[in-house]
Amino acid sequence: QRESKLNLAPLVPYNIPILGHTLSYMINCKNFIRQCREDYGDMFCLYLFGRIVTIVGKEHSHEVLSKDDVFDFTEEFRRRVPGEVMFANINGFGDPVYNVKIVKEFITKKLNLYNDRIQKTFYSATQKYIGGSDDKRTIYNLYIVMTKIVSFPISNILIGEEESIYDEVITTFSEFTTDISIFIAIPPFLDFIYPGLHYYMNRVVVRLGLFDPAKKHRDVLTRHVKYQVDKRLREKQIYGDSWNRPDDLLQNFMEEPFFNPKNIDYEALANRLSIFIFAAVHTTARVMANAIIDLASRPEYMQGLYEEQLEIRKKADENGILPIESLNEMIKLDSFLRESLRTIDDIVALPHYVLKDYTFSNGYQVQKGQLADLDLSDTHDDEQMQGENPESFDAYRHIDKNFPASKITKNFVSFGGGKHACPGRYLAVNGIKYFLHNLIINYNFRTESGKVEEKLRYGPLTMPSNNGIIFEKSVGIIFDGLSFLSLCEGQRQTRLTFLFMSQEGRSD
Ligand code: HEM
Repeated sequence: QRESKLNLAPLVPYNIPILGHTLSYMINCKNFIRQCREDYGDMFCLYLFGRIVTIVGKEHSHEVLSKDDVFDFTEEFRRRVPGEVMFANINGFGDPVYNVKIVKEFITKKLNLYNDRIQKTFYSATQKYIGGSDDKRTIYNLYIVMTKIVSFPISNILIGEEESIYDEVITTFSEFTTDISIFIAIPPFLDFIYPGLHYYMNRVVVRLGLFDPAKKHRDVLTRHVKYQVDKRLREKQIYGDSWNRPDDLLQNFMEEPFFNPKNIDYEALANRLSIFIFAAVHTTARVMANAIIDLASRPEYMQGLYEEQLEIRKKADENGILPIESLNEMIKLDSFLRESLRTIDDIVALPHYVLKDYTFSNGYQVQKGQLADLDLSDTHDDEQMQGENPESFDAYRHIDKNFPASKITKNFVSFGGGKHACPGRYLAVNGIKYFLHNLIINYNFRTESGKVEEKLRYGPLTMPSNNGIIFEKSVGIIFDGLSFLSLCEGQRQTRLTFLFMSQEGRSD
């Protein structure tokens, strides 16, 4: 009744009762949304999975992103994923304001400090999963491999240098998000029977112990967190002021007011780390895989990028580490990455829960409890916003525009926008640029099909193609690679010796 009094955006007519627009949205999203936009303009309502959803286009997306007292992205996410049941001892996914503070204070501000660790870990993971010598390797599910590779630097920064060398830790980091995302991946079909039933069932299965995809990862993390926390407390006591404080998120947590050394909840600490694994791994791995496939599909950009990276390589120190400032000189690569992010081809994304009734500047209204979803394609495929041929991939589109890949602008919403724009984007962009830098210098890569590989579409969202990408070690660079390789090997030996010495009696 209240809905009828509100001036909602026009509801697109539908023919199928109950299902509404759900089938068109899931099967033919791109054309369907484009047609709705042509017919109804920047804002319209769809009936999806038993619920009215307001689809908001480019003219008003910034209202959704900036008015966080009305539109809440994390609230919608929390409703879909039963975090408060899986991570009960930290109240679900924690306080969103605190989470952002953690990323800004303990990660983004310390990127300088983490600079060499990010490069070394990306490099050794690339050697491991893409190839170390002159072998040729065809990788079919690049996204999965990227989740492994990115888990090296991310686990290093989150749980620390010592624990991040364990295979089971890397497996947990790389698989955690995919396993939990089952709650998002399965569309809320139950809501056709009764609105809210999907939400309820997701919680019941976890509460009854029938299904908890976080459990095995929680166990692994808790074990490693416990070992590390106890070791650090012990060593701090022994060495006092001369104790070499490790720098990572776990250590930062151990210095937060909630940490009580006399009553340590190891599992809660592991759960706190999980929140950031969830935010960081899948997102970054997807972008890495897309960037590789975009480049492998368009060999015409390879030479220009290669020459730029080779020039930058000269700035590396004797250990093969680039100064953080060199990232600013990767101008072509940065533009390429921004273009890869822009063309990711998610049509509708970033669903925001409506916290209270609101009237948009165009006069249309949304009601508390509804959903506002962003039509990203309206922004990313718009000629006025993107320049000529917005639907085609132009790697150097962003050069000279002074908008680096991490910069949020009205025409670029890959990292969201407003107050809640992704706080981890600097880590992600820096890491991906270092990763691509090494890849471009050390490998020739191309699509197995010899064609442009299109993304896989799942309703409104995409994932990188599963088709083969061929990697071959490139000649001439091996020398550079070897010096870096010997560095990494040296590091590994040192760490293994250290671990051997310090972990006597450790059962795992
Ligand atoms: C290329 C990789 C990444 C992409 C594409 C990405 C994208 C996004 C997007 C679209 C949002 C929602 C923004 C909004 O509501 O306006 C977001 C939020 C967030 N991201 Fe990222 N992200 C990436 C990497 C990371 C990393 C590496 C971290 C952590 C180290 C991280 C931590 C977060 C957090 C904590 C939020 C919640 C912000 C808030 O609620 O205020 N992200 N991210």
